[in-house]
Amino acid sequence: MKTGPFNPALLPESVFAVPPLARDSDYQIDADENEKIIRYLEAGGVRSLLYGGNAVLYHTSLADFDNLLAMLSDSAGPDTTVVPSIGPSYGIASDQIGILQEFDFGTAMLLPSRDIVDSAGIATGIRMLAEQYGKPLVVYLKHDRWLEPQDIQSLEADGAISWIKYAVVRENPAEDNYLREITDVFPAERIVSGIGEQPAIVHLRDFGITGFTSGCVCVSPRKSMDMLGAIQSDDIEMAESIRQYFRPLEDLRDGIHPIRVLHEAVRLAGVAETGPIQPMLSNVCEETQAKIREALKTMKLVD
Ligand SMILES: N[C@@H](CC=O)C(=O)O
Repeated sequence: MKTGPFNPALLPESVFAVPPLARDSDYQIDADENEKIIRYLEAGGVRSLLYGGNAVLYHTSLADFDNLLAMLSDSAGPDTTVVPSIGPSYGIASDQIGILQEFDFGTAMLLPSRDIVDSAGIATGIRMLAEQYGKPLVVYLKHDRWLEPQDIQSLEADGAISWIKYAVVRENPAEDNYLREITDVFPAERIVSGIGEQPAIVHLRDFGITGFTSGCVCVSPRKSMDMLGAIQSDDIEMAESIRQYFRPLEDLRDGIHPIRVLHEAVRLAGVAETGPIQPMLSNVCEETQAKIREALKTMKLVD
């Protein structure tokens, strides 16, 4: 794993993969299977990994968190940046920082929670957690106006933000006043589009933000990396054709459940045995498995 302070200059260099977390039949983190996912991503050119929502870290125990950090530190290649996630509750995040300090990750992302929070309170939480960690944190904006632009501005002035994962879903991603206001107060070079391939062209081209995170990259890393390169070189026709390539799987994720479908898709694509998913989620049923297999067939990932 790449260690030392997180370098934002790396953000445009790789799609930020957001992988599922493989577990064995006893629900323990399966180091061998997770390593297969990491090797597969690295073989496709990916050099940035973000363990968060798709790994269901919302519900992880502190013991699991420790095991996860050890597994990631051991498994990721020397040029691969890994960002683990903490939270979503303030108290859990604070306890997790105690564990994080035993490892050499450059930053960590605070998972968002919509309940029992307000913008000024979230800002205080991020500021205090970053201070406790001694490093700026990744801010995950998943809900509209979760953190007001003036709070983002003041956190940036305090050096509390490493980068922003912007993941507010819009019917039309081109119409997004919140994102526009954020780019007015925070450097676009440190805002990453956080909803996969589908809105990435609009986010990068029209809002000038940098790179994108993706779950689908875990089944087809080379294609996703090619899409990033195509957007960066302004080959929008190529980027659009790759965006369409990912649609069969992404449409299933949107229609059923993004995390559960990805967890199964990585298994069905033959990347790794992902095993049982972390409770409070459940593995998909056989009917959904058949639909995922069909999508992977359309994407030429299985016969
Ligand atoms: N939510 C997106 C990007 C990751 O955060 C996905 O899973 O594709």
